[in-house]
Amino acid sequence: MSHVEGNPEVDIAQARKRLDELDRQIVRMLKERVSFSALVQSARISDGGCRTDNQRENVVVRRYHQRLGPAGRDIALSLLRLCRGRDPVPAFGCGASPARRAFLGPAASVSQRAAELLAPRAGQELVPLDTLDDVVSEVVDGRADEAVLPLENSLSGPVHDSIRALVACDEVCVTAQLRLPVDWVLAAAPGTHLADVDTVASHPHALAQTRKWLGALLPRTATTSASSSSSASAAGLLAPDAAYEAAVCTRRAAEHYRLSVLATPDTSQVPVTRFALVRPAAELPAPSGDDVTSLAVTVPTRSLTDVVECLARNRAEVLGLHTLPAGKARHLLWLDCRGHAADPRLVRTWVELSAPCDQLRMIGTYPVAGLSG
Ligand SMILES: C=C(O[C@@H]1C=C(C(=O)O)C=C[C@H]1O)C(=O)O
Repeated sequence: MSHVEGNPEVDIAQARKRLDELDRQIVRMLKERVSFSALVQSARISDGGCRTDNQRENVVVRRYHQRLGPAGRDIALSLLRLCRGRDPVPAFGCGASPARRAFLGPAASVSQRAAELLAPRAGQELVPLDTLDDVVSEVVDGRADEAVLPLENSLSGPVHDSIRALVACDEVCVTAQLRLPVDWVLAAAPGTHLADVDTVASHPHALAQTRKWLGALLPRTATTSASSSSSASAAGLLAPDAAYEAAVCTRRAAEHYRLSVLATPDTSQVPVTRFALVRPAAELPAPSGDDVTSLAVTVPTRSLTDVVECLARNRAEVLGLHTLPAGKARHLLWLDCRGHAADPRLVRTWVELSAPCDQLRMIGTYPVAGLSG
């Protein structure tokens, strides 16, 4: 029996709709609180202090207790626990837990090269996975202690799947970057000639980076993004029912899968892919002296100007910016700003960005220089 007068079913349904919306807002605010709390904690740790501050925690607990009573106290204690970060990651590399670094496979992929170059620790196993979501989940679920993800390419732009996977998941952060030139070739099963090629397969980014060259080389040939990565397309050439005769893959993949190289692009415009090393978000790395911080925000289209003004007002040095669609009249912005996440200027920018933006996430803070392949 409902106690609501009038049309009880409609009223209850509407109230529940509002409750669901409020829950979404609370979770959104909690996530933002986790990010800001992490900032203060990491600033204190890099100053030689400790993660927690009991006096300050008492202020927070008292505030909730005064307004909400004993349940408020419990909420504040849970909140502080949430903001202290996830439980310590198991000690990878010791005892039964092997140190593992996940990347987008299969073997001989561009990501494998990146995973090898981003200084793996001695004994760390490199683990090829099928999708970028799988690569991130491997760290979130504690099966790997690190992951390597392509973020953007100098010719084909941002890798949306990586960016969305990182934005969706609070449990990981970027701690290092690598810029890797990619040496594409056109490969085919031994015995195949250029004239036999009707369809070329690869990852959409590889096809975009080589489109002009392929268009000039094989003007009447179709392309297909048949698989999750360029090296998966290369491996697929050996299947008896392959729906394409050639693939764009790295020279290493062609050698690994014993394919013939039919052609190589000229080297005047070598594409360079920027990779991120991802770890559990337990702790921000200490400042290196010249860092970049990646932020992701969602913003209504009408407030984009406010974001630009906020960045200019705070003299934020924007090193990179990508916009991705985020639903009707909304954008997801990925911003790379010079400075460590705990730099006062960056903290101020970030606080002010919370006016025009409604979801803020600090994706990582890491040295600008990075490594290069
Ligand atoms: C964020 C801080 O660091 C820790 C986290 C707190 C919080 O999430 O509110 C409060 C006190 C500290 O234990 C801080 O000192 O303000």
